Parts: sequence; C-alpha cells; structure tokens
Amino acid sequence: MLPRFQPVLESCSGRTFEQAHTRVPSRALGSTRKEIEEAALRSAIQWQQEHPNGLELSNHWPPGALEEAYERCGVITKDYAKTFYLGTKLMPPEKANAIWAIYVWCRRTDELVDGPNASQMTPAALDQWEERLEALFDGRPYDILDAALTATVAKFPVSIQPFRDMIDGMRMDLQKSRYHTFDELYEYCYKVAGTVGLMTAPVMGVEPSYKGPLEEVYRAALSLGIANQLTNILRDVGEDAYERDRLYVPTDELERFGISEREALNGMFAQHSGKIDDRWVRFMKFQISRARAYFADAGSGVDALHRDARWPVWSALILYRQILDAIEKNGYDNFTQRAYVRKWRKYVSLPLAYARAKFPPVTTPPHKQSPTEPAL
Ligand SMILES: CC(C)=CCC/C(C)=C/CC/C(C)=C/CC/C(C)=C/[C@@H]1[C@@H](COP(=O)(O)OP(=O)(O)O)[C@]1(C)CC/C=C(\C)CC/C=C(\C)CCC=C(C)C
Repeated sequence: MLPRFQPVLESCSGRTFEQAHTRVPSRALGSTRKEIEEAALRSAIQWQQEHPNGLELSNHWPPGALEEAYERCGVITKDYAKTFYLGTKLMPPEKANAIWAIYVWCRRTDELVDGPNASQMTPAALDQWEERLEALFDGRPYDILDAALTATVAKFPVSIQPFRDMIDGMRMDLQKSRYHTFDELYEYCYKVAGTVGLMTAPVMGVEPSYKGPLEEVYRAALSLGIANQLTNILRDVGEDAYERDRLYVPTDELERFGISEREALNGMFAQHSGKIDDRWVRFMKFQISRARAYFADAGSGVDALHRDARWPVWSALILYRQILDAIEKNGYDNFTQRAYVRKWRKYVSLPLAYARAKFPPVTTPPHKQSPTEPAL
C-alpha cells in the first residue's frame, strides 16, 4: 500500500481549508458539454488570478525531503511513461518536477479504480482520497509523493478543482457502465482527462509574446485531454465490453447508426464474411472525426504555451492522434485488435514534434470555440 509519510508541512493560515477555498461541487459543473467546459475554465482561471504564484503555504521541509520527493515522482513517471518522461527532461527542472508530481497523483488516482486493488474500491475510499487531497492543498501532505504535489501547488497557480473533478470521474467509473449521450460522455472525459490539461497548463505557462486570452489556451489544454480520452475509448471498445461489460460510446449515437447495445458489446462482425459490419464502420468514422476535431482544437493552443514546454505536449498530441490512424488501418476492428503506434513511428514522430515545437508557423492563434460536431 501507499507508504506513510509524516506530514512535513505546518499550515500557517489559521483558517480551515474550506474557509480559505470555497469548494465548487463537481455536480454543479453543468449538464451540457458547453456548461461543463465553461465552469471548468472559469474556476481554473479564477484560481490563477487569486493565486498567481501558487498557494501561500509555510513550507518547512526537512533537509533533502523535497528533492527526494521529486526524485521519486520522476522515477515513477519514467517507469510508467518513458517517452513522455524524456520530453519533460527538456523542460526547466522546476517545471519537470511539478509535472511529475501531477503525473504521479493522477496515476495513483487512476490505479484506485483501474489498478490491482480496484475490486476493493468503494466510494468511501474515494472520499478518503479526496480528504487527502484537501489536506495536501492545505500544506499537510500524507506521504512523500503527496508532499511533491504540495510543493508544486505552492509554486504554481494549479487549482484544486480539476483534482476534485478527477476523483469524481473515478466515482463515475464505479457507478456507471453506460453513457447515453455525448454530453454525459463529455462530463466523464473532462473529469478523467480534460482535468489533466487544466492541472498542467498553469505549470507549463504561456509564451510571454502571447497576447490572447488565457481562456483560449486553457480550453485547448482541456481539448487535448478530451481528445486523448475519446481516443482511449475508441481503442478499447472490445476490451471494455468483453472484460468489464462497459460501453463508453454514447448509446443514443449507436442507435442513430442502427446499432443495439448488445451488438456493440458482442462485437460487430458480418455473419457471412466475418468482416466488420458496415454500420460499425460508419459509426467509427463519425467517432474518429469527432476525436480528430478535439486534437485540432488542442493543436491550435500548443503554440501559445511557453516554448520550453511545447515539445512534450506536441509529442503527446502527435503520438496519441496516431492511434486513430491505427484504428482505421485495422479496418475499424477495435473488438479483437488493439490499435497501437509502432516503435519506428514513435521514433520518427519525436523529432517531428520537436521541430513543430521549435518552429511554430507565424500565425496560429488558438481557436475561439470548441469543435463543432461532425455531420452524422
Ligand atoms: C506535458 C504533458 C503531456 C503532461 C501530462 C502529464 C500528466 C499529468 C499525465 C497524467 C495522465 C494520467 C495518469 C491520467 C489519469 C487518468 C487517465 C488514465 C487518463 C488517460 C491518459 C492516458 O493514459 P494511458 O495511455 O496510460 O492510458 P491507460 O491508463 O493505459 O488506459 C489519458 C487519456 C488522459 C491524458 C491526458 C493528457 C495527457 C492531457 C494533456 C493535456 C495537456 C498536457 C495540456 C496541453 C496544453 C495545451 C494548451 C494543448
């Protein structure tokens, strides 16, 4: 289990955390994707205005404790996500440390519902995890990995709300196994992945020459999380259905393409030829074009990021987007085949991402609106 670490920070505020930071209940985010997006952006930007240099916590770290905390986060990030870790090594150490601390918190949160002990996970355990989150934002980390995040939020204007929302996304995973509309699915994607964009963008920062509204950059960050999660869902349709009886694609959209829930759960192969059913091909084309629209929206914001942070973001975008190409190459069979990006493609993509990060086109202002829906 998680190593116990003596709290090393004393809160000096004299106020309770609830007094210091009014909690925005996740349920109040909204019910349409527009409302969810607006509420998430409003709260992240408000936080940044109120705490431009991070939270004021009185940090009394034992000598070497902070360095060890960040180092451990770096080792874990390297273990789980080698390519991404390499990208962060090009960032200034302060930013890389912060991104690793966020990565580790997200990874641990995800493992609660997706890891080896997931079957014992209960809503009460997620409530406890959320209490730990509140404590670490109050300067009272529970263990050394939490301490790295406490130090991060004391340095960068990273809001607590996306972290709460991610835990709420894990609650959704415990409670729901079907999503009826894209608005419902969007809420889930925002909570488990769009949140990552809002956690990391304030660490990466914007390029000093960028004069547009911060909101457009944050919206692009959110879109990258949504695009990644939609891609994950499309890649894993078979695995989610066969192993977990889960269907993340919206059921009302299945219906519009003449597909029943049962068919999508069992795999859609034409009886006579054994080939993927045409209805599924049409459905997947629609889903893939929506995911691509979110990648395009995200791409429009990356050039506004500070130049020292662009490479890992372009790499993440380019590599993940290629999973959609791989689904197409597999003839849209995401029931029995798992789309992946071949090693040589990764090696080619990384210098391409580097070039794109280093030499942005002269004019690429971020999009002003979220993507419109592709035609059915
Ligand atoms: C610089 C950079 C790319 C930073 C992101 C680093 C970070 C904190 C990642 C955390 C990822 C994580 C463990 C999230 C937990 C929930 C989860 C599993 C989400 C899915 C990730 C994919 O993980 P994986 O491939 O391991 O999937 P499996 O567990 O195997 O199923 C997600 C699909 C979400 C990942 C979301 C992002 C990486 C969002 C990226 C957005 C930005 C970095 C903002 C960029 C800014 C602009 C302006 C575009």
